Order: sequence, then C-alpha cells, then structure tokens
Amino acid sequence: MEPHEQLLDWATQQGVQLNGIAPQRIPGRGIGLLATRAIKPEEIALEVPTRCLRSISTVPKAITRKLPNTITVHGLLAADLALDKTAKYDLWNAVCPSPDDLTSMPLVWPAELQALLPQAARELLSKQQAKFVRDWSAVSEAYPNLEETGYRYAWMLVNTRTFYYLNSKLEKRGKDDHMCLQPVADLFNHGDEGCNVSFDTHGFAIKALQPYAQGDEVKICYGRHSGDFLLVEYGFVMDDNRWDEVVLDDVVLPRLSWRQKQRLEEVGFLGKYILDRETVCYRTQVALRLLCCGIREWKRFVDGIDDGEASQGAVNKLLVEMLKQHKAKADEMVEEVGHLEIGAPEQRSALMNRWKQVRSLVGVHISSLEEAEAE
Ligand SMILES: C[S@@+](CC[C@H](N)C(=O)[O-])C[C@H]1O[C@@H](n2cnc3c(N)ncnc32)[C@H](O)[C@@H]1O
Repeated sequence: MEPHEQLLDWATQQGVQLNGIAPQRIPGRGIGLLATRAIKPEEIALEVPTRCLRSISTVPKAITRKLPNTITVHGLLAADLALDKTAKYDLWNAVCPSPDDLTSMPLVWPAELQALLPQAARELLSKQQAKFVRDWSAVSEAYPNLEETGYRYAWMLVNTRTFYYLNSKLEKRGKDDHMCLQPVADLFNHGDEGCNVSFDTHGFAIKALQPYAQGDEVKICYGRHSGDFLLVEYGFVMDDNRWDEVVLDDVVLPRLSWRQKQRLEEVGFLGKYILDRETVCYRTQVALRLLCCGIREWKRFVDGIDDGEASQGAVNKLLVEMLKQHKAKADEMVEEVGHLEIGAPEQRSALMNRWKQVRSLVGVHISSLEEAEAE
C-alpha cells in the first residue's frame, strides 16, 4: 500500500471524513486531492475533527515549558515536529515532502541564487529568514543537540502546510500565530479559486464551491498571493496566477529626487508600487504624476479634486518607459539564470520561471498601453 493510502486508513480511523476525494501523486505538484466522482457545489469534500489537529494545544508540555513563551507558534510546532520520537504521527509524516522535495524553497537556496530573486521575493525571503533565525535561536538554546537542518526542515513543513486556526489558547496571540496542522487537508494544492475552508469547535470542513468532474483536482486557495509570495512561502511557481503582481519600486524610486520622495512620504505614498494583472495601482499613479505634473496639479490629484484625466497621457507614456526598463531587466535575468550552474536545477528553473512571469506580466501591460496610445 502507498503511504498516502495508509494515511487514509489511519485518518479515517481518527474520524477524518473524505467525501468524493482521494489523494494521488500529481506530476510537479507532489500529492494532491482528486475527485473520485462528480462533486456538486456546496458538498463537503472533507471534514477533519478538532482532535486530529496538531496545534499549540497538542505540543507536549515538556517542549512548551523549555521554550520561551515569546516563541512563535510556527517555531513551537516545528520544534514539536523535529523532536517527536513517538510513532503517533508516523503515517502522516510518511506522506509529507522529504527534505529533498523542499529544495525548491528559496530559504534553502544558495545565497547567490537568492540574491537574483525579484525584489519583492527578496524582501519576503529576508523577513522569513529573520523569523527562522529567531525561532532557531530559541529552540537551539533549549535543545543544543538538535541539528539546524532537521529543525529547518520541520519549520518549512509548518510554513507550507498550516491552516488559519483559532482556539482559546491562540486568542491571546497575534494573527500570525493563529495556525494549526491538519492531516489530509494538508494535501490540498493551491489554485486561484478553491474550496471554502472553515472551522468551528468541532473541526474543519472543506466545501466545494464549484462542480468537479471525476478526476479533476480539487484545490483550495491559500490566499490571493503573487508569484513572489508563492515561491518564497510555498516553493512553487504557478503557470497562470490570476493574483500575480509585480513590484515596480526598482524602476520608480531611482527616478525620484530626494524632495519628491519626501513629498510622497508625507502623503503616505512612498514605495510599494504594484502592477497586477489588471492595472497599475493608485500609489504608482500618484508617484508618476509627481514626475509628470506641476506640484499644484499633483496635490489636487492627491486630494481627489482632480481626476488626473489631463495628465493620464503623460503618466502612461512614462509608465511604458519604466515597464520597458523592467522588462529589459527581466530579459537579462532570464538570460543570466540560464547560464548559471549554481544550485539545483529545480531551483534555477523556479527562479527563471518567476522572471519569465514578470517579463510576461509587464509585457502584456506595455502592449495594451501602446495599443491604447495608438487609438
Ligand atoms: C499544503 S501542501 C499541499 C500538498 C503537497 N502537494 C504534498 O505533496 O504534500 C503545499 C505544497 O504543495 C505544493 N503545491 C501546492 N499547490 C501547488 C501548485 N498549484 N503547483 C505546484 N505545487 C503546488 C507546494 O510544494 C506547496 O509547498
């Protein structure tokens, strides 16, 4: 019997109920959950009782007492996973990705490759690294014999497999700590749109929101995440991501003078210039107008008195110029990564694919802005 089939037997004995779905290995996505029959919207595809969850409440007291109470729940769950020597979760552990499966996570890439990530991904990674360092420092002090690689592996499992969760113990903590692990539900892969995930005191219920034919993969949406976020937090690059976006700070900020940056700071619009699949954000419109308009006209736009119509042509022209600059950077990165030999092939290919996505998203906007200009 395959490990995921054994997991099902075990989970069913624990009270987990699968309704019309079963795990299967899917090329490029590890294990996922496929419909074993037609599923209608509103059907509950999976129920996981609270007693099956691994949460702050199930971490053995021997571990919680040894660690500072400031440690994140992420860090605590990872410590539990890394230190657990019981057989209780053997069948669950057996279906989890191996350390080799997690090499696509930028956290374990060589520093040279990490440095080549797009800016937004680099920023996310550096926050993640800082969080890991804090957790590891607390755990390694309490458990000097624990190896960092083993802890990092457990930490990445928690990073990629937890669900939003709240119970009386977690209420006292911040939102970032509201999490738990649950068997079988952690096999759902991510899609732009997915099933509804909810929980109450009895447990979790995953409900279909759309019809599925037999053999379709049933997914959940981990959140409306950009490609940079999916890569850093989950270690994959998704082909067609409706929620993708590109940060334009690298091309916008260098064009602004010190005074212009100060003005933008004063009105709360300095940085975080985003281009999504639909359009460029309002923050970018404000920053670009500062480069195109007189200061009075710019202020009227910021105050909402001027709709910006008169300056839109100049703003779009400047935007196209900046997008071309960003696309040229993406072209360069695709080329550069193609010649690299550092890191594992799947790491390089994830990095290259992310830059290709950036290039394509930016390219679509250049074409549509140029078409609009020509009309
Ligand atoms: C919660 S687990 C889902 C189950 C996982 N596939 C497994 O084999 O255990 C999350 C991980 O699944 C993979 N994953 C999820 N959605 C994906 C997708 N749309 N494309 C590729 N990989 C995906 C990523 O490796 C991610 O870190």
